Amino acid sequence: MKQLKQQVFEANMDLPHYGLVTFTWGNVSAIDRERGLVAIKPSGVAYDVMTADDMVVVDLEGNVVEGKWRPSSDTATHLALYQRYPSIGGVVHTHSTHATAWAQAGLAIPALGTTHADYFFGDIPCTRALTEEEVQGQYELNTGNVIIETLGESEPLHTPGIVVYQHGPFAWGKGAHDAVHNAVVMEEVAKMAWIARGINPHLRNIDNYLMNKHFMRKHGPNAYYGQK
Ligand SMILES: O=C(CO)[C@@H](O)[C@H](O)COP(=O)(O)O
Repeated sequence: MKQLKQQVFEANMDLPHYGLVTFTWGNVSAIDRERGLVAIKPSGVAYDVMTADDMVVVDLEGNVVEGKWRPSSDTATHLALYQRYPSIGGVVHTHSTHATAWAQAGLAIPALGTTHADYFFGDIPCTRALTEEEVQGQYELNTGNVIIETLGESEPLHTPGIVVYQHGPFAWGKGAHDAVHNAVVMEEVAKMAWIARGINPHLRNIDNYLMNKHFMRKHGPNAYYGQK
């Protein structure tokens, strides 16, 4: 697990490096599916004092198997995604400003251009609001469940991100670094969409043929093709 903890540590350090977090906000994890273990950021530890050894290792039920700190408060959300989608190898959550603004507005981040289409097939969806019962209950697990409810049966790596209504963005990928890369792009396209819609409120989404061209150029000819 030493190598995975190092990867997760480096990915967590990319969050402040790319301006996706303030203070101790956000978290990155990655899974070792052979061992059934996940390495995740420790809860409430400042990035500027964090080390690879501070990463916490949990099993798929969330039990700490290695580490001196509490695992991220969002651990149950990460675990729900790993358990539901075998193609996901890394998960990241941030409060990056523009993606969080779309989450607070309760709107999907629209696919308006090729920057978006290179990474996300179609709009980046926004979840419904959690119910009072879901919030008062197992909040982080229910956050994962509402993400899964929104994504449904689609391949999560085709649209590797979502905004949780009134909360913020979650992104994922084949591993921790891929997940953070997608989170950085999500923040960029959230900003672009906000500005573009401000310039032209009547802006339509990118044409499907252009989205497919760019998406398949990155993901290969067998990638999902069709209407979204
Ligand atoms: O979403 C939230 C709080 O709203 C969390 O993601 C915090 O931003 C980080 O919590 P830890 O990972 O440090 O427990």
